[in-house]
Amino acid sequence: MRISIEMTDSERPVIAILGAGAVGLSLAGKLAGAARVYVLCRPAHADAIRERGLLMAGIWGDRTVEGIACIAGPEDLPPSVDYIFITAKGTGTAAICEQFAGVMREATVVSLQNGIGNEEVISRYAGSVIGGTVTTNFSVEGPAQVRVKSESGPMMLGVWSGGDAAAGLDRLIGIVRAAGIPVERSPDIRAGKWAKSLLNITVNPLCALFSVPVGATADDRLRGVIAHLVHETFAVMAAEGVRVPWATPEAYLAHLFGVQIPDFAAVYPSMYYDIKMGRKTEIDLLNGYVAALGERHGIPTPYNRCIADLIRFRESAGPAHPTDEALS
Ligand SMILES: NC(=O)C1=CN([C@@H]2O[C@H](COP(=O)(O)OP(=O)(O)OC[C@H]3O[C@@H](n4cnc5c(N)ncnc54)[C@H](OP(=O)(O)O)[C@@H]3O)[C@@H](O)[C@H]2O)C=CC1
Ligand SMILES: CC(C)(CO)C(=O)C(=O)O
Repeated sequence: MRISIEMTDSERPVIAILGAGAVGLSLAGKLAGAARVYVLCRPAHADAIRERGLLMAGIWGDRTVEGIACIAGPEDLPPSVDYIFITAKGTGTAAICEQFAGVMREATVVSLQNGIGNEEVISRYAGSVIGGTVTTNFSVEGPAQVRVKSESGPMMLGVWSGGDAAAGLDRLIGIVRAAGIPVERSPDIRAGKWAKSLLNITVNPLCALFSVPVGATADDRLRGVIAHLVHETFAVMAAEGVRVPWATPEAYLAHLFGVQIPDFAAVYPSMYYDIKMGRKTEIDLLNGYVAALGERHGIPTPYNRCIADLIRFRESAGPAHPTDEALS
């Protein structure tokens, strides 16, 4: 299917997506059906989009999307932007906010990033902030080529901060839904970010360390480790006053092993790709964040601290060895 977007339609909302990787490009491909989309792209993706459009495959539809505008900085944006999505890794949030500070002051900024702490950074720059989570697996297959492989729930969006966020949220949910993305309003997005993080705290580092897909983490030898990670995180969440939808660690573990791990069994999480490519991971916003908060509250978090240290060591070893068959 080939989709052409009419870019002169001035009625369409204007959306900027900052960070064109697995999530950002997939989001751009869908939102282009309901909005004028500008994407902050590295040159390889920008060149391919200009040459032949964005190639999308998988559960969000197989299509070539034309009409996405690639930008290199805030100077390439139109004078008025309705929403800014940040889809860079959490390691790049502060730098993107600095780069786009002038535009963000007047805008409603949405984070779809994993981990804890991004919205806190963004709210220092943005007029209004909407927090978000996306429990879907995306990967980059080549220049401007993405695949959406599996999903375990709708996108969740909720008011984070700023006077205009509530009104902006209702409109944004309408736009995202019109684009064909499953989305719900979160009544408590702070808790929502923690709820999503439970999945990333458990499966992401193990898959990254051992170069295995998500399904492998259900192995009996890893279940005990995962249970400790979850128990520690629940203790820290309780100290922070965060209430996730599962009342106990056991209730979440039943959901993790009964629903989420089966839903993502065959795919690799984002941290696996970070290690594979030799990029810094988001461990400091996940297990590292839990360990740091545990220390502040006097709660022991040895499993989260250990996993964070292992990932930091793995990061320092550089990209995966080229002869590693699982990564080739
Ligand atoms: N992949 C997935 O399945 C999911 C990911 N997430 C979360 O979504 C967020 C994005 O993840 P994902 O899409 O996988 O990450 P990617 O690394 O695939 O994409 C991020 C992109 O942003 C680019 N970028 C960062 N800073 C800049 C900048 N200043 N200027 C231009 N480009 C920039 C990066 O380029 P470069 O690498 O060259 O810096 C990269 O291409 C993360 O928080 C992740 O945890 C959430 C759910 C699922
Ligand atoms: C939901 C999941 C595991 C999807 O890949 C994810 O959030 C990630 O990869 O970081």
